[in-house]
Amino acid sequence: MITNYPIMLRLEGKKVVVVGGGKVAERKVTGLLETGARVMMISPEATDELKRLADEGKLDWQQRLFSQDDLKDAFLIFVATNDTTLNQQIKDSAGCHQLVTIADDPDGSDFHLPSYFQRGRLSIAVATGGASPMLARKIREQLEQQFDETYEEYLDFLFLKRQWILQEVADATLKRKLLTAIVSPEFLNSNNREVDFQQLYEKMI
Ligand SMILES: C[C@@]1(CC(=O)O)c2cc3[nH]c(cc4nc(cc5[nH]c(cc(n2)[C@H]1CCC(=O)O)[C@@](C)(CC(=O)O)[C@@H]5CCC(=O)O)C(CC(=O)O)=C4CCC(=O)O)c(CCC(=O)O)c3CC(=O)O
Ligand SMILES: NC(=O)C1=CN([C@@H]2O[C@H](COP(=O)(O)OP(=O)(O)OC[C@H]3O[C@@H](n4cnc5c(N)ncnc54)[C@H](O)[C@@H]3O)[C@@H](O)[C@H]2O)C=CC1
Repeated sequence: MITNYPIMLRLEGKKVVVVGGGKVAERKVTGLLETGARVMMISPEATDELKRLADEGKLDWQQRLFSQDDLKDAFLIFVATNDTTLNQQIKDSAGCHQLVTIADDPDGSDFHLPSYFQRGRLSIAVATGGASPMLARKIREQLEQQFDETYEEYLDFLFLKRQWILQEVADATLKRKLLTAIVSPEFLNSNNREVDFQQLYEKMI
């Protein structure tokens, strides 16, 4: 079986086009806005939430039918109209270097979206390859319970300590031991990670 390739994209400042203004478009636009992408949505109609985002200036809503020129300079293209034939035509008119996803044709898309959540620097995504978006959502909800808000601060701690260790600890074995030790329930649940780390470090050197 040929597999998909997971990737974390940086979209800040990039042009992303969403065609359609229904529930599906709303879900995609909401996620996209958090990335800092320049989101242009083309649709004669829009949900209340999408209208609000456009009114607030967060979303460039072109209130009209799709036209070929809309795809110019788009890095990603989300096709989410309720017209299956049109959806395919839009896909066909995109350049071969443009990544297109079609809401009603997983197999004809260049990519699809996983169910996803973030705890600071930790990102967790679940995909079922179109087998069951509902299952992806269910698993995501379970993981949200398991990886609760504690992880947000914990990831910041891990990030800073890892930088410090890489810079300050020359000995490869000690480096490895420290990096291993901070990834543990003790540090996750600690009330004072800095103090605990200092003690651990002094014991190890
Ligand atoms: C292929 C893919 C393309 C893409 O959109 O990227 C796709 C396609 C389709 N979804 C459909 C239906 C539903 N989609 C959801 C929900 C989500 N769908 C998402 C992704 C994907 N959906 C991609 C595959 C992801 C994967 O498999 O891993 C999520 C994970 C991410 C997101 O959209 O942001 C988000 C959950 C976010 C979250 O809550 O975490 C729900 C449930 C709900 O709304 O609660 C339902 C109704 C229940 C059901 O049908 O299961 C239909 C049928 C339409 C019809 O009835 O005609 C199609 C079309 C088809 O399959 O042909
Ligand atoms: N990928 C996913 O997660 C899901 C995909 N779907 C599929 O996604 C598609 C969209 O679903 P919904 O948002 O619920 O539909 P919807 O009917 O709520 O919205 C469709 C939107 O397309 C716009 N539109 C129609 N013709 C257009 C044109 N020529 N140019 C620009 N915009 C145009 C309409 O104004 C409307 O805003 C459907 O094909 C549906 O089968 C449905 C549920 C989930």
